[in-house]
Amino acid sequence: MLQRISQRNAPRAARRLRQASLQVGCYQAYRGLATPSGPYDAVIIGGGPGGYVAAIKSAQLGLKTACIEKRGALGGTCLNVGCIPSKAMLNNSHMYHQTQHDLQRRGIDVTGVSLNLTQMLKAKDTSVTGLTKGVEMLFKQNKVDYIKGAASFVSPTRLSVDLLEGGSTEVEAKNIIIATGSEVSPFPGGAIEIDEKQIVSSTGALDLQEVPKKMVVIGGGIIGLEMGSVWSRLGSEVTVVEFLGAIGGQGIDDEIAKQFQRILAKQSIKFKLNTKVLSAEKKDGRVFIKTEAAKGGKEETLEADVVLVAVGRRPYTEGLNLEAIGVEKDNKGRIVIDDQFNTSVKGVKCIGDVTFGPMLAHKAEEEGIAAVEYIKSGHGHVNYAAIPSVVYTHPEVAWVGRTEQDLKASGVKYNVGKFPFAANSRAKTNLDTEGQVKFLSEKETDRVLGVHIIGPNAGEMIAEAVLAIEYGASSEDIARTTHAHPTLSEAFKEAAMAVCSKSIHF
Ligand SMILES: Cc1cc2nc3c(=O)[nH]c(=O)nc-3n(C[C@H](O)[C@H](O)[C@H](O)COP(=O)(O)OP(=O)(O)OC[C@H]3O[C@@H](n4cnc5c(N)ncnc54)[C@H](O)[C@@H]3O)c2cc1C
Ligand SMILES: NC(=O)c1ccc[n+]([C@@H]2O[C@H](COP(=O)([O-])OP(=O)(O)OC[C@H]3O[C@@H](n4cnc5c(N)ncnc54)[C@H](O)[C@@H]3O)[C@@H](O)[C@H]2O)c1
Repeated sequence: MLQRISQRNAPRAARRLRQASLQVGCYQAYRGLATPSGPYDAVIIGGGPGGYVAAIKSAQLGLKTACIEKRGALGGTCLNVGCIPSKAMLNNSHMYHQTQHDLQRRGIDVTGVSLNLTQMLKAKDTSVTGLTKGVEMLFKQNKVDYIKGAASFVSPTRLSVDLLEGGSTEVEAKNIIIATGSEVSPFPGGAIEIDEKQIVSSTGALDLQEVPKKMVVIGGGIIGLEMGSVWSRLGSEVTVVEFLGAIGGQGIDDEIAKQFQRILAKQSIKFKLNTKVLSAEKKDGRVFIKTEAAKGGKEETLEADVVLVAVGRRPYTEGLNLEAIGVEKDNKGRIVIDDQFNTSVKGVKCIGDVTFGPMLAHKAEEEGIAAVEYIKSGHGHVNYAAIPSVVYTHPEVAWVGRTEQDLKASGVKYNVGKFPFAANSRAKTNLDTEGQVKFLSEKETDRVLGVHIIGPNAGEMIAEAVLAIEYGASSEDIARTTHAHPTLSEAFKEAAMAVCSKSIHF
C-alpha cells in the first residue's frame, strides 16, 4: 500500500513544485501590472463558482484576467439562488424545528416559540450578500477585472458585452472560458408554468413570504428534498411526487435512499413514488396537480397551496452567440469539451454546469482551477471519481465513489462494512443517532471504492472518504488510523473496520 501511494504521489509532488515556481512568477508579474484594460490573457464568462474561481486562479497564475457577469452580483446560481440561500434556510428551519420539538427532552424548556419568516428570509439574504460582496473583494485583491454585463461572441477571441450600466463594449482575449452555468428545466411540454409565487422553482421556494399550508413537490431529487424539508419544518404539509421508485436523485446508494425516505417520512414528509406529474393548474387560489402511475394507469389529482417544480436543471447558453463561432453542443444542450476543457473552437474552454458532469459547485470550482492551469502550464487535474455529493437535510446524506447497485451491475467483487450511528458514543450523547456509514471496498485489494453516509454531519465526514479515494487508500488504512474520541468520525473508522475485520462497538 505504501509503495502504491508513493508512486501515485510522485507526479503530484512534481506538479506542486511546478506550481510553486509558477506562483513566484505570478508575484513578479503583479509588481509590474498596469491598470488592466485588455487585451486579456484570459476572460471568463460567468461569475459563478466555476467562473469566479477560474478568474481568481488565473490572476494568481499571473494571467491578465477579466470576468464578465450579467447578474449584477458575483457567485452565480450557487451564492445567489442555490447552495447558500438554501443552506441558510435549511440551517435556520432546522433550529426552529428543533427548538419546537427536540429541546424539551434535553432539559431545555422554551415557551412562546414562533416563526418570524420575514427575519428568517432576511438572515438568508444577509448571508448571500456577505458572500457575493466577499467574492467582489477577492477580485479586487487578486486584480481580476470585473465587467458587469452580458457577453456574446463576436469571434473566438473577441466578445461584445452589453453593459448593465448601459451601452456596450468589446473585450479581446487570448483565451476565453465559458462558465455560464445552468437554469431551471421547464416542465416538459409547457404543461406547468412557473410563476415563482404559487408554482415555484427553487428560486421562488427560497423566497415564499408565507408558509403554505400544503405544498406539493414535483421531483424527489436533491432540490425537492432540501426545499421540501425546509417548508415541512416550518409547518407545511409536504408531499413529494417522484417518477422513479426511489428518492435522492442520481448517484445515491439504493439502501441509503430507502433509509433516507423512511427517516424523512418520520419527519412527516409524504411520498408518492413511481408517480408521474402530468400537469398543474391554478384555480380559485389553489393548485391542482394531475398525476398518474409512472407505468401508466391510475390517475389522481392532488391539491396544494404552493407547488415546487424540481425536475432538474439544464445548461444555459442563451445570448452567447455560440453559433457565430461554431461551438458544438450535444443533444442535451451541453457544450462539448475534451479532457482539457477545450470546446470545438480553439482558444475557447468551458467548465461547470454548462458542460458534462454533475451540476455541483465544487465540481465547477475544480474545473475552473484545472482549466486555467491548462492555459498557463498545459497541466491540470480533476478526479471525477472523487467528487462528493451532499444532501443537506437532517440527517445529512453524503456519498462519494461507487454505489452497491453499480458495483453489482458491473460485476466488481466487493466487501461491505457498515456502522450505525446508534452505536456511536457521540451520536448517542447528542441524542442524534439516526443513520449509518457504509463502506464498499474492492474484494481483492481492499481499496475503497465508495462511501455512503446518512447521519449527523455526513457532509463534513465525507471529506475523509474523498481523501481516501483520491489517495487510493484501503479500508484497512482507515481502520488503522486513530480517530478522536468521542467523535462522530469514529463511526467512519468503525465502518472501515467492519470491512477488513470487525468493528468494536457493533
Ligand atoms: C437551489 C439550489 C441549491 C444548490 N445547492 C448546492 C449545494 O449545496 N452544493 C453544490 O455543490 N451545488 C449546489 N447547487 C448547484 C450549484 O449551484 C451549481 O452547480 C453551481 O452554481 C454551478 O456553477 P457554475 O459556475 O457552473 O454556474 P452558475 O453558478 O450557474 O453561474 C453562471 C453565471 O454565469 C452568468 N452568465 C450566464 N450567461 C452569461 C453571459 N452571456 N454573460 C455574462 N454572464 C453570464 C449567470 O448570470 C451566472 O451568474 C444548487 C443549485 C440550486 C438551484
Ligand atoms: N446539495 C446539493 O449539492 C444540491 C442541492 C440542490 C441542487 N443541486 C443540483 O441541482 C441540480 C438539479 O436538482 P433537481 O433536484 O432539480 O434535479 P434532479 O435531477 O436531482 O431530480 C429531479 C427529479 O425529478 C424527477 N422527475 C422528473 N420529472 C418528473 C415528473 N413529471 N413527475 C415526477 N417526478 C419527476 C426525476 O425522476 C428526478 O428524481 C442537481 O443536478 C443537483 O446536483 C445540488
